[in-house]
Amino acid sequence: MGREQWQAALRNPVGAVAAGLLVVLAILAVVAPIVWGDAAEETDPAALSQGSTSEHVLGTDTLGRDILLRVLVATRYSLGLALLATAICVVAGVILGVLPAVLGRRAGRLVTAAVNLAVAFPGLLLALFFAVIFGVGARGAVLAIGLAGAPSFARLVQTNVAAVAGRDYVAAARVAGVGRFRLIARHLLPNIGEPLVVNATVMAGTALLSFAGLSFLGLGVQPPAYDWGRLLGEGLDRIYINPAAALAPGVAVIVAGLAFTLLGESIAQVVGVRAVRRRTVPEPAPQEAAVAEAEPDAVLAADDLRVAFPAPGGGWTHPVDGVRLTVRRGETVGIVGESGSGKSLTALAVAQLAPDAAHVTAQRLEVAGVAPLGRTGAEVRELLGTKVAMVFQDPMTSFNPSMRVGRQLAEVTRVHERQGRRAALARAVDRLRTVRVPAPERRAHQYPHEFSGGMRQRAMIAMGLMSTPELIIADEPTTALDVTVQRQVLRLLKDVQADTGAAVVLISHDIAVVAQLCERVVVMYAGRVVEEVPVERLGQAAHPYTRALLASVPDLATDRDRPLATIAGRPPDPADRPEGCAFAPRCEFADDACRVRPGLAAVAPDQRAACWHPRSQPLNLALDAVTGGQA
Ligand SMILES: Nc1ncnc2c1ncn2[C@@H]1O[C@H](COP(=O)(O)OP(=O)(O)OP(=O)(O)O)[C@@H](O)[C@H]1O
Repeated sequence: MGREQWQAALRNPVGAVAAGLLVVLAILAVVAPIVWGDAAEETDPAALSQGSTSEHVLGTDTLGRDILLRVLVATRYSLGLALLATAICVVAGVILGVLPAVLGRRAGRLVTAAVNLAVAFPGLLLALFFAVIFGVGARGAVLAIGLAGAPSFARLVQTNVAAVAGRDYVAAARVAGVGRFRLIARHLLPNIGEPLVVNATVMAGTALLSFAGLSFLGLGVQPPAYDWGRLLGEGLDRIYINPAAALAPGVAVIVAGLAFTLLGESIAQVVGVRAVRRRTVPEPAPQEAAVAEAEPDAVLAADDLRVAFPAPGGGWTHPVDGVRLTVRRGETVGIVGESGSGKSLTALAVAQLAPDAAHVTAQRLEVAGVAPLGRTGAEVRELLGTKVAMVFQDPMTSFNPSMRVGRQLAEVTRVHERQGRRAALARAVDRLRTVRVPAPERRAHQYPHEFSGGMRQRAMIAMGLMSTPELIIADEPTTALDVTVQRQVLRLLKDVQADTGAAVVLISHDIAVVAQLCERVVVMYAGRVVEEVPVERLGQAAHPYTRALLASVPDLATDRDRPLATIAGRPPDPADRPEGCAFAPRCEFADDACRVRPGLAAVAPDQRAACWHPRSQPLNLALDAVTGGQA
């Protein structure tokens, strides 16, 4: 939580009153035992079990001790024990909550199931259960209350970790080879801190009430020590003689419990408001029967790459369905296709970042000389961490918002090259300079939200350059940017590619963008590659789908009074693809032959298309209009 949010929470009248009360209680907890500690222990045989008098405002107990002083002195013990129990609850909850992210899938599920089971038990029942196990006394009660609250806290952590784990910056850290524990400590926990702070505050109030309950039942603090719960129990025996003896500790418990809970609620409101504000700103047949020979200079070689997900009604769907893709060293390849054609999943599968539920298979997958399939996550991170760099679509979510940009960049070399903090930061500044971020020294110390969109995207590219990547995968890197910044970023990618010799895979739904940067275009439709074509041969595209994509790009000569060309129909759902050619239902040339699925076949040197009726007539296409005259 930032300073602004604390200030906003305290501006709220309820939050201000709660915070004021907590300050008073904290002062009492420190001062009361020092000032009145001895006086509260003094017995007065002449004033046993008295009601209110001028000497003893709230009366005395059975040994003649002043009740008001005892209630004031008990503040330290009551609050201390409640906070200790809260700390145990938070620590145990966080550990249980992040375990599923640290352990493998099966062990993680077991922990989740155990936590869910424990959450189903009422908290007080669990506390009593633990109190019996740990024994009667303050220590047992602290452990009992702390552990009884842990399951619900763990569930909160699990839910929040799961939400954050899907963000691009976590994927970026994973692809950079950041280990699980560092990932949790640096990227996951800091970003779920807000709900945890709110719940810990509310939990402190609950712990205070539970503690008073256990002490009242005789299971908590034992004599001669005393807390509010114990005083309440003693006072209740004489409630008809001196009601104040029971009411005073009762009021203290309620006031302190309310103060914690209301402060937590006020913080929750402020956090909620900010969250709203943030949102308003802006087994099929193989494609190729035989595995082709790997090209010796290939930095990426995928054959029959498939990504499957369990289908809702049983079975599997294959959004990526037998992709064959080769990218040579230093080459720039564009992957295009409509939304849902499987471009991003192909890239994620290559970088070993496919979602957990995905099942990735391939007859061959080699990335920078490494065959990642079948290896453990740690091995893949070790082997590929510095060789593959990812640039994601949304530069806002590609960075961890709670870490300075320079530190995030530096993390790559600190993890992989065991570089010292200073040297890593110096390299981060150097890379920011390389990608033309102005004033890189100052910028390195800023947070991602202080960067503009284009600058964030350049910083993302700089992150990829912290080591020497052999393959840079850029997934829609310019979609969220305006046209001018888009050009700058594309030009930068091109320069970086020329300087480092890295191969670049650029994913886009916009064939014009791909044509600006790439040497070769791979066109995907319904999870498969339907055409591979050098960019200078786009005018001789053979597949009707590629030709339709090209025809839908407007140029300066496009008649503005006529509707823009579109491709009729919709791509098929991965769970319901037609037999044979998936494009046939939208294709004007389809006939009976298209009931059988075509494989990729050469139509010209370096050009292959998966079509029974490849077109040979040159398109009436001013390539400059498509390429924008090359960036
Ligand atoms: N986690 C998932 N679970 C189930 N199906 C998924 C999952 N992620 C993606 N898919 C399926 O994979 C298909 C292809 O997704 P992918 O993100 O690769 O498409 P894309 O071509 O990159 O499109 P876009 O340009 O919209 O990102 C989606 O239409 C969806 O049906």
